[in-house]
Order: sequence, then structure tokens, then C-alpha cells
Amino acid sequence: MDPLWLESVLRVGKKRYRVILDGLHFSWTHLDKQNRDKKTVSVPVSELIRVEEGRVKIQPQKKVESSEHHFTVFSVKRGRCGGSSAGLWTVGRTQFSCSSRDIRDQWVTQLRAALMEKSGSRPQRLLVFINPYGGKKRGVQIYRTLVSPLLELAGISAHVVVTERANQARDHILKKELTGFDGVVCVGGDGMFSELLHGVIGRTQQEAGLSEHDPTVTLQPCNLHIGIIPAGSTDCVCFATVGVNDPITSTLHIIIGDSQPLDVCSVHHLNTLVRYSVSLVGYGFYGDVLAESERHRWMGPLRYDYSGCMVYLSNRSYSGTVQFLPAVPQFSSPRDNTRCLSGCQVCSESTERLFTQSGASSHTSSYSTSQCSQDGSQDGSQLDADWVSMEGRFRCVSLTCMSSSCPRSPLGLSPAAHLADGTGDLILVRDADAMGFLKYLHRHTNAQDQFDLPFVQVHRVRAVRFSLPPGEEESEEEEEEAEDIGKGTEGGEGRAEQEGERPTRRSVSQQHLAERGEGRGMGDYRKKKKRDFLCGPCCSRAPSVSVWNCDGEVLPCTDILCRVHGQLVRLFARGIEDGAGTRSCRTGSRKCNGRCVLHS
Ligand SMILES: CCCCCCCCCCCCC/C=C/[C@@H](O)[C@H](COP(=O)(O)O)NC(=O)CCCCCCCCCCCCCCC
Ligand SMILES: Nc1ncnc2c1ncn2[C@@H]1O[C@H](COP(=O)(O)OP(=O)(O)O)[C@@H](O)[C@H]1O
Ligand SMILES: [Ca+2]
Repeated sequence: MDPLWLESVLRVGKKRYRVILDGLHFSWTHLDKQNRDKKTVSVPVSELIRVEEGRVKIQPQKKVESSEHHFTVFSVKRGRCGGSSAGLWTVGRTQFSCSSRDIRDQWVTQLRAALMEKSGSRPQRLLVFINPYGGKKRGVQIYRTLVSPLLELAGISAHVVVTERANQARDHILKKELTGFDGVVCVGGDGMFSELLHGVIGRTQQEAGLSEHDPTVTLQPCNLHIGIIPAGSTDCVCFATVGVNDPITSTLHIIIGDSQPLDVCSVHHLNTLVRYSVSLVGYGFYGDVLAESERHRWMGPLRYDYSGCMVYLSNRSYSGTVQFLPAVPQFSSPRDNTRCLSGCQVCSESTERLFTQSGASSHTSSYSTSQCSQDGSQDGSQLDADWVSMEGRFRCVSLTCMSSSCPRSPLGLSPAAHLADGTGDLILVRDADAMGFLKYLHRHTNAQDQFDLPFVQVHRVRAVRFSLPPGEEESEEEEEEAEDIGKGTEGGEGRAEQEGERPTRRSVSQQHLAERGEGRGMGDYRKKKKRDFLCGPCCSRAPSVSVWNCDGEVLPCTDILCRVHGQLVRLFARGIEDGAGTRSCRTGSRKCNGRCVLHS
């Protein structure tokens, strides 16, 4: 018999329950007067949080009554499927009453032993960064009132840094001692997550002695997990990996040590790393929206909607050449009407291909060498394989490593994309008329297929290149100009800090390039803005060049090479659970029984 097996009849309130701990689950079944089984509640042992003697309030220090016959179990509790709380997790607290103190002690001992078995995969000590200015500026409050009490309940200690400047979190992770931390957590938006992402990837490559600049290098996967407490404007990474934007749900994923691998795209310019991205590398519409939104930061999260309308009305499209390395179509396709859900098979099969020798060799046997390197391994020589080239005018060019679902678009930019399959989806929206483009955008907000339009194409890819048409390339003059201003901008940040203002958000990309003396920095972008944007969206002189939006950061260059690195980082998450809020109502039939966020 399992050493953790225990079974008793206990009371919860006035009702009698058959309570069983079987090593995998802790469950209690209501018994009626005839001892017949009624409703069962079952909690996986991996979702137990704490076990206490006595009757305990949610905060363990506030015991209501220390009773010799009682014990209290705290565990993850899921919101009702299909209800308004679908996908949300809360803390469930159940107080059991035993017939003797001995039985009580037996239960507490066994449950604690079960919890102990899980402790190896759970974090004990966390490094937490709070952006006090993200989203609606409620980061500190969210942490203090919602997150911290739960960490305390779970016995997790946290070292908290409330940031005072952009890039502080990234620099801390890159340079400071991290021994003893089992994870880093951000309280903020996608920009804050991006800081942690850059810190964790950079630190791991430094320690492995690898160059992040060379796009052909196989980067070292990162061990330090990242947790995201959503408190930003879009919170797309949280939404797409958890299914909801809810600080309590995310805290519980951290507490139980969930682990979700995530693909990361590295963006390079002239063999220099510009930035990493997980959600959106977007040129044209999304670049323009971001650029415009920076001037309206005071509006908070609404700035994107306002800027979206302004940019939509400006009706722009841009010329360029997009090249891409297709992924192996046999594994999956962006139009296969599936969704990457928790425990996704496509992603777990990719894990084998990406990291195990046997997986790689079995793959080699069924595909040609060049196809194998395109999708089957982390081998950077793939960049020599066959590129497909497309040119023309585009409303937008978007690359996303995952669905990029967010509250604005519950199924995301590419609803069938996978979190951890080593590929990204490239979406090309050609120059359609204004109504057509609106139709495309609008389909992001409902269950209609945004790829089922004649001017839209989607490709599953391993790498993407973008270049401006001949004659519109980035000029050397611009590059030199920008280098000077790039240095100036850092001084500017310093000044803002001295004057007690919020420093400008521009950060990682600018500094990545500026620090190496190779980049153009934001100055270039600002000048471009002066020329192209400040005249307003109604201006008749349409700009010929847009900017890249890389997870909410404007890139300081236009010609780029992007490469997807399969499962480079790990989050405290588990992907979207089937039946949780964002369950696709496009899968199978259009009927979702009211279970998805679109129809519930
Ligand atoms: C007509 C309605 C159209 C709705 C179109 C919704 C498309 C949403 C796609 C969302 C992709 C999200 C990718 C994530 C990006 C984030 O990393 C990044 C940073 O986030 P942070 O500030 O939290 O740090 N966020 C962004 O770059 C924001 C992109 C948001 C674009 C929203 C655009 C709204 C467009 C509204 C257009 C309205 C046209 C109306 C015409 C009358
Ligand atoms: N203390 C700070 N002062 C100014 N900027 C900061 C600070 N902390 C973080 N940032 C920067 O603010 C940007 C936006 O933060 P984020 O948390 O993503 O909010 P939002 O989702 O509203 O954009 C990030 O790029 C981050 O680098
Ligand atoms: Ca992917």
C-alpha cells in the first residue's frame, strides 16, 4: 500500500465525509444518512498549499480556535467552468473535524509528508520586482494585498525590489548575486516581463560563455523560472500562458511551482542582438500604434485603443521584403484549428525533438537534413536553409511565438500558435482597403477566423528576415546620427530621475545597442517620429517607413533577422487549462456551450 494512503470518515461542518489521501489526490466525499457516496471534491496533492492544526483563518497567524480535533487544509480552488470565474484560481480552505486527537495528528502528519514530497519542485525563495508605474499604477498595492499574504501562507520568502527606473530589474538579474533564489517574479506588464526575460536569458548565456549576438548560436535554456503577476496594460504573456489576468491565480501557479516552457524569438540587426520577444514583433500597424501610444502614456492602458483608432484612420501601408524559414508542416499548422492547451501534445513532442538525441535522430530518418534542421533541432545552421521570400506593401507584418491572446483579443494574434513548439507564426497583412483591414482587426475580438481573408497570409516559421526596399534602406547618416543621440538619451533618463519625474520607458533595446556602441538608440526613432508622425495621422504626406514593435518596445532599427529559440525560458504557469476561460470556441464547431470568454 502507498505509504501516504490514509482514509477516515471526518466531518466538515455538520456533514460527514469519507476523506482519502492516496498519494496523488486528497479527496472528500459527502456521505448521506445511509452512508451512500454523494458529491466528491478532489484536490491533486500538487495543488495543496498548507496544512494546519486547528481551525485557521486564511492568514495562518490568525487562528480562530485551536481545537485538538480539527485540522485545516488550504488548496487551489478552481472557478466554476463556464461561469464568470472560469479559469480563475482562489485559495480553498476546508476545516476537518476528527473523532480523536490521534486521528487528527495522523492526518496532519500524512498531509504534510505529501506536501513535503512536492517541495522539491516548488520555489522557496523569490526575487520580486514591482513596477510602481505599470498599467493603472497599482503594482505595489496588488503585491501587498493579494500576493504577499499568499506567499506567506505557503511559507515562501520574497526579496522585494520596487523599481525606481526602467531596466533596474534587468540589470539586477544580469549583475547581482542570485544564489538562493528559485525564481524571479515581476509585478507589472509585458514590459516588466521583458526586463526579466532579458536578465534571465543574458545571465544564463554569460554563465555559459555564449554570444547572444550570433543568431546561429544555440542558446542555453534558462533554469531560473519567471513568474508574472499581471499589473500592466496588455499583460499578454500572462494571459496567453495562464488564460486569465488575475494576480491571485498567478501567485498560486508560482506557489505550486508550475513550469511552462516558452519559445523566445531573438531579434538581430547586423549580427547584433537587438532584443528578445515572446509575444509580438510587429511592423506597420502595431509599430505605429506603439509609437503613437508612447505620446499618450498618461492615458494608461487606454492609450493603445486611442492610438489604434488614430493609426487605423491614417490608413498606412509599407513596402518591404519579408523572408522566412518555414517550419515542418507535418507537425502543426497555424490554420489547423487547434489550441495549445495545458499539457499540449505538439509542444511535448517538440521537447523531445529539441532536447533529446533520440528525438533528433528519429526525425532525421523521416525528413531531409535541411528540413530537420528547420524544425527538429536547436541547431543554428538552419539559417543556411531555404528561405521563402515575399515582397510588396503590407498593412502589417507580425511574428508571434505564441497565440498572444490578451483581454483585447481573447484568442490572440494567432489562435493556433504553440507556447513551446520551437516555432513562431508570421502573419502578413497585405495592403487591403480600409474596410478590409478593419474586418481583419475586428476578427481578433470574436471567434471569426482572421486568416480567412484574401489579403492575409499566415506561415509557421523558424526564422524571419525583413528588409526595406532598395533606396529606402536605413542610411548610414541616420545610423551615425542615432548613435550620438542614443548616448544622449541615457543622460536624459538620468535627468528625469534627478527631477523626480518618471524616466522614459525606452530601455532594453536601446541600451543593448548603445552599451556596445553599435546601435542607433531611441534618438533615431525620435527623429523619425518628428519627420513622420508628429504631423498627425491626418497628414497627407504618408511616411514610407514604419517602426518595429517588439513586445511593446520600439526597435531602433528596421532591417532585422528574427530566430525562434524553442523553450528557452520557463514560467511559473501551466498553459491554458481545457475548459478555462479562453477555451477556443473555434475548435471543432462554433459551439462553445458558453464556456469561452467570448460567449460566457
Ligand atoms: C476593431 C478592434 C480591433 C482590435 C484589435 C486587437 C488586436 C490585439 C492584438 C494584441 C496583440 C498583443 C501583443 C502584445 C503586445 C505587448 O507586448 C505590448 C506591450 O504591452 P504592455 O504595455 O502591457 O507592456 N502591447 C502592445 O504593443 C499593444 C498592442 C495593442 C494593439 C491594440 C490595438 C487596438 C486597436 C484598436 C483599433 C481600432 C480601430 C477602430 C477603427 C474605427
Ligand atoms: N520605476 C520605473 N520607472 C520607470 N519605468 C519603469 C520603472 N520600472 C519599470 N519600468 C519600465 O516601464 C515599462 C512599462 O512597464 P510595464 O510594467 O510593462 O507596464 P505597462 O504594461 O503599463 O506598459 C517597462 O518597459 C519597464 O522597463
Ligand atoms: Ca511557438
